[in-house]
Amino acid sequence: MPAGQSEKTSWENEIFIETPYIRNIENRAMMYLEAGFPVHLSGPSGTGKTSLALNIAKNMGRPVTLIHGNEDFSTTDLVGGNVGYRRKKVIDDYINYVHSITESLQQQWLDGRITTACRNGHILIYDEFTRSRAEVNNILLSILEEKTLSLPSFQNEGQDLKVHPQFKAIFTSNPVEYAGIHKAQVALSDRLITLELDDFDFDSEVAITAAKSGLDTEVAERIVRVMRMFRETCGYPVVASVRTSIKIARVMSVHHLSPVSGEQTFGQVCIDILLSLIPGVSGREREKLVGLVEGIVDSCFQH
Ligand SMILES: Nc1ncnc2c1ncn2[C@@H]1O[C@H](COP(=O)(O)OP(=O)(O)OP(=O)(O)O)[C@@H](O)[C@H]1O
Repeated sequence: MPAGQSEKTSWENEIFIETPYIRNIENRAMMYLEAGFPVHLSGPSGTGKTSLALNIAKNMGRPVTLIHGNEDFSTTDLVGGNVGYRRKKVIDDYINYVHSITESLQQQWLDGRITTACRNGHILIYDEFTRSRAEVNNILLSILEEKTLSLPSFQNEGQDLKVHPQFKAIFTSNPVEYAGIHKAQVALSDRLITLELDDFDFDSEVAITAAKSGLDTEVAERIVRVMRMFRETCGYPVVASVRTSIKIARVMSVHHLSPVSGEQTFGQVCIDILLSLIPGVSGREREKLVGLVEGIVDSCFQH
């Protein structure tokens, strides 16, 4: 790698599609971040929250610290902690007939990811932050309001760490009805500007599906129609998002499947991927859903 050029992380090379719908949310988020407020992108799975957060950070040109919320996180995981002791040995031979050795043990501190971000002015992306327990996330309150982070006294001699002026934070979260999601504490929500994301509009979904699979826009459009019709008519509260359309499109693209009605493998791929959204369905009910998908595929791929 040439000197001075840093290696890009995989997400920096990801294609990011900007349609009027996406640009609108992105511009609002950047407006709030630039004014010094943390932004919270909230919405169902697959509505593009993480991709958007990463792209905003890329646009802002600052290093990124990415954390994925986790039930098992402790404050130490986020802030840092003591990772053991360092032995320090001082040998004093200054006067040749006096040989003195002083040994001491010093606690060794390792910054957690939030501390690193605060210290160095990174953009913190705390993805799915409500998967972490509320008491763990309490550490964020003083960071966001007073711009200070309290570290254990042996690390900073009793002083709070002043948050770097370029530090910014973007949070994402799924609806509280999802398994493993905690309700965000009011004090934290109160410090964030929340933008509610819903399913993409049709044009954005088609553009993303085409870009992520390499298929033509026309084929991507049909796949998105299949996914949407299934979502609307299956009778189950499925979380069918652009992620579902991308899966179908990628399988088609990789295996050069023909997007025409009666193409059996393609029909089977749609059945497998769409019915995966409703686990545990069997017997008659499953047959009914298989028939539904076949009908939808036929109607969307007639030509
Ligand atoms: N603007 C975009 N450009 C290109 N791809 C996108 C864009 N937005 C979303 N995607 C793709 O759509 C899929 C879902 O997006 P993403 O993971 O960002 O959603 P999410 O809302 O964070 O989902 P979850 O809540 O499940 O984590 C991913 O494959 C992502 O790469």
